[in-house]
Amino acid sequence: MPSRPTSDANFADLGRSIASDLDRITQIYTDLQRPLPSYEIDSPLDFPVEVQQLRQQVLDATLQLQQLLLGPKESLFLWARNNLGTIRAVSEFDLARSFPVGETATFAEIATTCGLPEQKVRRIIRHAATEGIFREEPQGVVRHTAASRMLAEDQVMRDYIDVHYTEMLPAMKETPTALRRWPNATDPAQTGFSLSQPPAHPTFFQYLTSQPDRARVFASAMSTYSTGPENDVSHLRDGYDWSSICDGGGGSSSSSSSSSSSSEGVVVDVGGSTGYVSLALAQAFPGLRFVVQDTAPTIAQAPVATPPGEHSRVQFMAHDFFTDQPVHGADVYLLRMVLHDFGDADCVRILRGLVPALRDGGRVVLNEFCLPEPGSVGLLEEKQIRTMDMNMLSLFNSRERDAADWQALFAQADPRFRWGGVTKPAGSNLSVIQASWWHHSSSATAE
Ligand SMILES: C[S@@+](CC[C@H](N)C(=O)[O-])C[C@H]1O[C@@H](n2cnc3c(N)ncnc32)[C@H](O)[C@@H]1O
Repeated sequence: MPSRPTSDANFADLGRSIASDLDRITQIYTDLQRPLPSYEIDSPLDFPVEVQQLRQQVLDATLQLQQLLLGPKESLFLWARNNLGTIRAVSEFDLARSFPVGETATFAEIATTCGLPEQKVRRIIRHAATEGIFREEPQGVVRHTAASRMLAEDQVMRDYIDVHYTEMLPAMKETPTALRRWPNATDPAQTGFSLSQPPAHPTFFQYLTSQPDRARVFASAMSTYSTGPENDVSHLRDGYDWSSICDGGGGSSSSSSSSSSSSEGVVVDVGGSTGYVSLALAQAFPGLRFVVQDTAPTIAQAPVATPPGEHSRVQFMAHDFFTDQPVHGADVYLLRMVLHDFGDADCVRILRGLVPALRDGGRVVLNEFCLPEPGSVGLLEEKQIRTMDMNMLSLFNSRERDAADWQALFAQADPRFRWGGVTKPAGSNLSVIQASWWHHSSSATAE
């Protein structure tokens, strides 16, 4: 079980549990003949699934140990202290790509490449190195680490940092002002984000629609939520019975506006961004076909090539989900991390937009956070979910929801929805939330 801060948490217990879990992790790496994580540029970027639970326990315990050892004053300093200028400067001046991975550079060489004075480059890089981004060895010679290599080679990670600084942080900074001005607001135009942007873009999605370059960066940043260990799309792949809708398992799968083969299950990925979730699911389930829907600017960023294989079973369609769903009779309407961006009234509108397209037994599957009871999950997991909840407040005036909230949304949208419950795949931060729709409520019992 994940450990949590308790009033009797003490150094000795935390230290013992960390040491014993680390021994077990090391043994697993040895058995798998995999190198242990390090700062080196060839350090593995992911973690074997076998260590996930133990890793989570150690992270929780070290977080508690750090809080206890810092004490309240330094913990608060650490929360408030500003390291952000440094990572932003590394990103803005593209320092990670200022010299090749595997080679070294002097501060003067980096300064020439990035156009900043040497003395400022030195200060930025030496501060970044305290977070494991770059290493100076020997003095005056800069080398890459696993983290600086990732910044150099991973465009998605650079986009994630870009969104963080360009949209999310300014929105978070203005959130207290928005709360003071509109304390009871649920309107997405009365947020920290609205105050942080020119008045032409009162809501986040209006802003993205009018700025295709930012829509691209946001879609790319969102794709990190399909690759991190806790949000990996594999949890959705393995955590829902997709085979039940392959090869006719889900009943009729005809679609009024798409060319479905009758034996293929059809999944409509509503608000599916550039389709990375559908592409991953298509790869795993050859018997499924996907229609990815999103706003026109986002769909314009989707992969254009349609090579054989999974791509040929993934179709893209611009569709505003506040209007009636054009693909009728699909087996599953999937909404992954979509409804948490919207307040209850808008969620109800989005779910009602599906109803005219739903056939008897048609399913709506959400892949969303489901708020835990405080203290019922690991500290790090709870921190991540509640951080996301605060992001939802500052960007959209929306919120993360618990199981009862999700159930209530379906009931409010249409009484013919039958609640299918919430499951949380092991190791996943996101839950699978299900409902089916039945024209006559009596048929629902026959499902
Ligand atoms: C938080 S992202 C989730 C993306 C994707 N489902 C995922 O799991 O990463 C929400 C998506 O909803 C899309 N969206 C917002 N408003 C929309 C609308 N009115 N109609 C269709 N899509 C919309 C956004 O463009 C964005 O791609």
